[in-house]
Parts: sequence; C-alpha cells; structure tokens
Amino acid sequence: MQPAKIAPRIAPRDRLIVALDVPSVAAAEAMIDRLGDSVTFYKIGYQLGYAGGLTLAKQLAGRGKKVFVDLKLHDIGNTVARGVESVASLGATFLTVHAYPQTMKAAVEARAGSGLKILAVTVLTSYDDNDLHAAGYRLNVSDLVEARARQAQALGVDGLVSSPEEAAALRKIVGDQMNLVTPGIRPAGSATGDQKRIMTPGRAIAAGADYLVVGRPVMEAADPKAAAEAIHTEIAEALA
Ligand SMILES: O=C(O)c1cc(=O)[nH]c(=O)n1[C@@H]1O[C@H](COP(=O)(O)O)[C@@H](O)[C@H]1O
Repeated sequence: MQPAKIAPRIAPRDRLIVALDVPSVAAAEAMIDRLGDSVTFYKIGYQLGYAGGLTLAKQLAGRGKKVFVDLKLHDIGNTVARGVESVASLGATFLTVHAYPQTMKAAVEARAGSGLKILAVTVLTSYDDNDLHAAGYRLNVSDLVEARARQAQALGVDGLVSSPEEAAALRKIVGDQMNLVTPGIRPAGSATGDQKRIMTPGRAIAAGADYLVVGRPVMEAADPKAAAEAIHTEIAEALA
C-alpha cells in the first residue's frame, strides 16, 4: 500500500494511545506502573471515568503524560459546551464527541482558548453496514464516515475517530489538518472481540492514521509492556 501523507509533527512514541479500560484508579495506576516509559498517551473512557478516572486524568496530565478523555459527548449544545469546559480544565489533550453538527459546533466553540482538541467519532468501529442499517441509517459505513468527516472539518473540529479502514479515504478529504485517531487496532493473531473494522498497527499507520487507540491487545497481554513495545516497532517500521 502506498503510504498516505503522515503528519510529521507527532513524536512516533506518542502515536500509541493505550485505553485504560479498567474498573478502578488502583488498577489503572498498577497498569501505568507496569507500562512505564513504553506508553506516553492514555485514554480514559466510560469504565474508569465513572470510577474516579477524571481525577486521575488531571494527575496524569500533571505527571507529563498525554490524556485522551473519551466521553463521546452528545446532548443539547449548551450542555455539551459546559461539559467541554469542565474537561478542558483537566489538562487533557483530546476529548471525543459524537459527530452530530450541533454537538460538534458547541464543542469547538467551548474548547476555544484551551489546549483541548475535539475529536468527532464518525462511525463506531464495532459497526458494519448491517449494524448501521439496523439503526435506521440508509448510508453505508464508508459514506457516513466521509459525510461526517466533511461536516466535522467545516465546523473546525480538530480530529476524527474512525476505523483505519477509512483512514486513506479520510486523508484525501481532510488533508493533514485533522488528526486521524483510529481504534479497531489488532496486531496479527490477536482476538477481534467486538470490533468489526480492524487493521494491524503497521497497516493503520501506512494507511494514514496519526494515532492508534489500543485497549485489550495491550491491557490483556501476558506482558503489556512487551505488547506496547511490539506496537511501537510496527509503527516505526511503517513510518520508515
Ligand atoms: O472513541 C473511541 O476511542 C472508540 C471509538 C470507536 O469507534 N471504537 C472504539 O473501540 N473506541 C474505543 O477504543 C478502545 C478500543 O479497545 P480495544 O478494542 O480493547 O482495543 C475502547 O476503549 C473503545 O471505547
């Protein structure tokens, strides 16, 4: 595959974002200790966020780690805006919102003047065309991802969350101005689980992804640090 344009500004080791999908701050801290220098960027989502994880997010940012707060906000504009302001005060780098126009507009306006970047979730990586149709959509995954990417770009959103399967097409649409953040990463041989649109780390980077979000392949590995380092090796090889 022809490598797509890759944003040069991101330090290679910051391209791996590990999802701290654990039930407690204690479990998260134990994993952070185990991973040590091999992980610079952590994602805190529903499971940990609702169990004290937002306080941990602030502490991690204070300790020099980058933090992605994954709350996938979607509400009336005023509520989204006030929520974004609260997350901005944590010192996080990324916050997710669902890619609906009112939500994206409110989030972008509310993050102004902070260091927080807004990521719009296009179509969840656990969805395929049949799942979208079952939810009442007439568009296929690729068409809906592209339509939402165009809306997000027009509204000034900082980045997109999609499967790496869409990364090459998205890069052509949004150029290198938006961060492409891709979950659905599965190193060769690892279990797919509930993900449907997946790629290996190396192929995702070659397709144009800026950041790879990885949960279970690192968090459930017998040696999480070795699993993270193996992903760094794949990323480095794809960038070379
Ligand atoms: O926003 C996300 O981070 C996200 C969007 C998406 O479309 N798919 C997706 O898997 N994620 C998150 O990425 C992580 C993937 O975890 P694993 O499937 O265990 O690697 C989870 O924390 C998900 O919540």
